[in-house]
Amino acid sequence: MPRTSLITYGNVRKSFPGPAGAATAVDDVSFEIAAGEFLAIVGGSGSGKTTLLRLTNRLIEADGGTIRIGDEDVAGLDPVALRRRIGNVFQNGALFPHMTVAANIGITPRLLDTPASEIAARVDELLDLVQLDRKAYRERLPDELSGGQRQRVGVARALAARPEIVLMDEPFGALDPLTRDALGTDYRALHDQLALTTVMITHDITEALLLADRVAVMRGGRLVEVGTPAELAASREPYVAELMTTPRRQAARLAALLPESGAA
Ligand SMILES: Nc1ncnc2c1ncn2[C@@H]1O[C@H](COP(=O)(O)OP(=O)(O)OP(=O)(O)O)[C@@H](O)[C@H]1O
Repeated sequence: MPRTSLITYGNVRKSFPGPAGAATAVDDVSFEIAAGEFLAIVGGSGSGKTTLLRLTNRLIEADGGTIRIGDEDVAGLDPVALRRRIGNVFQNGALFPHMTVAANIGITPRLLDTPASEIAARVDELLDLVQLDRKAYRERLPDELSGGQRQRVGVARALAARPEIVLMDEPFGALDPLTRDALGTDYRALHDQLALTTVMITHDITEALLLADRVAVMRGGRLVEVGTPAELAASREPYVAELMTTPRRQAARLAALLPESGAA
């Protein structure tokens, strides 16, 4: 890969205590994410996707291995420094319900002691970026927004401190298909425009293939494969081949159902 690596996972391991002893959630995972890359993580429920993200921003600590951002080990970074470098987008926006849109978006700059006038200007800039009308939305509360609008605010909040990395955990999972598609496409454009490095968990392999530069496939805590959509399509790994069955079948059926433009 020509680009430099920004996030490097080296033999990362994490177990949680369980009723039958320690259960391994992330099992010896090693791979690199390049600066500017959009990486999707897919895998079944309980395959370790969220645990890997939470290890990356140090919401939890690894039992073994290293995670580096640039040439720094995250274990040696303080949480404030990490918060500057990494923005997080959660399912349903995870907005604070009693706080306005502006207060939600400004929360990280406020924690970083940014002056109030600067925060207000930044909030407006971010509302423009995620295509929400400043005047109409700044003072609304989260329950006065649609799911898609809430998620746009969630993206704006994640970008508020100008992070270089954005971690997204099923960001568009709870949205209807049209809104989901629009938000995914808009976010991908933002990723490119701001030269972000994005790691997005999704259960939807089709979404992963359409949005990401590369897709990491996890199963039982292990990284089964990581590659471009074309590389995954050519994979002989049985689980990856199985995952690719649905998008392949859908693509074939759609191609048969929809006449090519101009052919009708
Ligand atoms: N705090 C915790 N305490 C105990 N076990 C945990 C904890 N967090 C995760 N686990 C376990 O670790 C494993 C991996 O969980 P994780 O949430 O990373 O999976 P996931 O792939 O993100 O799943 P999903 O797609 O359902 O969100 C699961 O078996 C889960 O039960």
